[in-house]
Amino acid sequence: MRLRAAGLRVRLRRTEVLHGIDLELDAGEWLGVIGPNGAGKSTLLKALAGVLRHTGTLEIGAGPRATQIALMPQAPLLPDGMSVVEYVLLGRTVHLGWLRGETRRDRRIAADVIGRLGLDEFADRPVTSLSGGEAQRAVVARALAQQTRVLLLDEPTSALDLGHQAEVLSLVDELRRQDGISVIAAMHDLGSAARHADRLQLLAAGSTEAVGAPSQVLDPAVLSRVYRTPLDVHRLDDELVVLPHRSTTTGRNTP
Ligand SMILES: Nc1ncnc2c1ncn2[C@@H]1O[C@H](COP(=O)(O)OP(=O)(O)OP(=O)(O)O)[C@@H](O)[C@H]1O
Repeated sequence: MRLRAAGLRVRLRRTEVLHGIDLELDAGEWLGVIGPNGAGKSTLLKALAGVLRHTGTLEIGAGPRATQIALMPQAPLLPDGMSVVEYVLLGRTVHLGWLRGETRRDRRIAADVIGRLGLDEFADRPVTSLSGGEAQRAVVARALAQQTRVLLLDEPTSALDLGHQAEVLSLVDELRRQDGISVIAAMHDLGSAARHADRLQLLAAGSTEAVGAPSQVLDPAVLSRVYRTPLDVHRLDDELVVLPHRSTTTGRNTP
């Protein structure tokens, strides 16, 4: 077991927004966190990363949480006047000892993830000058440079075009297979979540509604209830696709 959380509760402005979440993550496992807007996906990831106060228990490896878990936030602040390479090097700061500057190894790791994410040509540009999708890749690069055993991704592909979406998710998948990294990714695209995740955890209004294999969790009745709209689940070439329910009785497409 790489990470285990039990009864996680988070209060924000006196309102409890996570009502006791249990979560388990194996080494090398990809857990997809899904659920409608406001379900608590980002709050859960922030609590796991230690940037939001929570109650409940959390078991992770020994050492400071930042060397165990990297969070790629949904809307990160991009510092003014910092180049892409400097920004990615921020991911290394959790490993730097007191007063130790970055080493050649830190620079090599940063250059490696910059290359793997296709950011070479932007390396010396101010990070604030990047397009939304380029910036998102820089944020992924910073999280990868942290070289933690657990990677938390909050909507990692929301600003990416289809090509880069596939690229970023495959890269994370590759790291998971090569390096045994465990991934928790909050994603709105249910098909994409099902494709990459070993298990899905469906949240609604701060509680877990379902957890299990994608084919179990992506149940049309459960999804329609949680997303408050009629949804169908189709299997297309072994992939699960969730689409709005098309009634066959409306007769709209019949002459
Ligand atoms: N600072 C805050 N103060 C009060 N409530 C908050 C705060 N931040 C978030 N919330 C509330 O907590 C709930 C969970 O929000 P969260 O961002 O975790 O949801 P989410 O599942 O990530 O949603 P989305 O899919 O829209 O990104 C929401 O109802 C939100 O309004």
